[in-house]
Amino acid sequence: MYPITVRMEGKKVVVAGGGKVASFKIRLLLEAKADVTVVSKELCSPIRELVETSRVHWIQGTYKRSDFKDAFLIIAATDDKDINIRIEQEASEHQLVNVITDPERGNCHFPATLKQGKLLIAVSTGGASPKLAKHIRNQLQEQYNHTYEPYLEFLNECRILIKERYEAKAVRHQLLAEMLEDEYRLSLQKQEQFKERIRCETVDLR
Ligand SMILES: C[C@@]1(CC(=O)O)C2=NC(=C\c3[nH]c(c(CCC(=O)O)c3CC(=O)O)Cc3[nH]c(c(CC(=O)O)c3CCC(=O)O)/C=C3\N/C(=C\2)[C@@H](CCC(=O)O)[C@]3(C)CC(=O)O)/[C@H]1CCC(=O)O
Ligand SMILES: NC(=O)c1ccc[n+]([C@@H]2O[C@H](COP(=O)([O-])OP(=O)(O)OC[C@H]3O[C@@H](n4cnc5c(N)ncnc54)[C@H](O)[C@@H]3O)[C@@H](O)[C@H]2O)c1
Repeated sequence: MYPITVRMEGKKVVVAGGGKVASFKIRLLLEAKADVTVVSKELCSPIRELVETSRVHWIQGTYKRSDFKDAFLIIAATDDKDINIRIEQEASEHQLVNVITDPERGNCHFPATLKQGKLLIAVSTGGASPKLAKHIRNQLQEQYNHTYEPYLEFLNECRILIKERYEAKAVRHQLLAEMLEDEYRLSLQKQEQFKERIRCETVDLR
């Protein structure tokens, strides 16, 4: 397994099964602005609500091969292992396929994630213990708390300015490293002073 982050905006995701696990994954996919379709005879109430408010498309019935034709990502999320394996086998080799009933199947897993603005931490155990992945994520949540969302905005803004204004690698690295000191995360005033400094310092063109 190799970790990547994927831009899901507008990407077609087809989920087979409308139960609890499907519901959890769909919620995160909608946050990532994916275009989600569920194929299932019945839906659990959170998914039903998403269908009723037009946030998710619903193909009512048991899955058909043609339902997955144009999907970028397929999630085989029924409670029937054999059906999930068939979905995997019928997918093209160019599609991403997640099989919720067997870690050895499919070509991708969902990690346990923690998001604070632009900061994303993902924990994976390769199917050995999803519960441990969740536990480690919960532990990290205490350290990487809400203060990181505005802090990442500050780091992003300054990094863009530094890339524009400072040519010398050593100076760039020194400034990029300085911003990581905790006092900047914890003080808006320090952040403003730092921004002012990098805006006003003589541009280094060496
Ligand atoms: C991380 C997380 C993300 C997510 O689901 O998006 C996720 N599982 C989570 C929770 C969780 N899942 C299960 C339990 C009950 C305890 C237990 O069984 O251990 C709990 C804990 C709980 O709910 O508290 C049961 C379970 N899970 C899988 C099977 C099939 C099997 O192992 O055979 C069974 C057995 C079913 C049965 O016995 O019938 C399979 C997979 N689950 C994965 C991901 C992938 C591997 C990720 C990895 O190891 O890193 C993989 C391979 C496929 C996939 O789904 O991608 C999410 C945390 C959510 C969060 O963020 O809060
Ligand atoms: N990956 C994970 O994180 C994870 C976590 C817990 C459990 N599981 C496994 O996932 C399975 C599903 O869990 P759940 O809680 O979502 O079950 P669930 O019973 O809530 O949902 C199953 C859904 O699959 C649908 N379905 C069944 N056959 C279908 C078909 N042929 N075509 C389309 N839809 C079909 C059902 O209508 C239902 O909506 C469990 O049996 C368990 O083995 C995985």
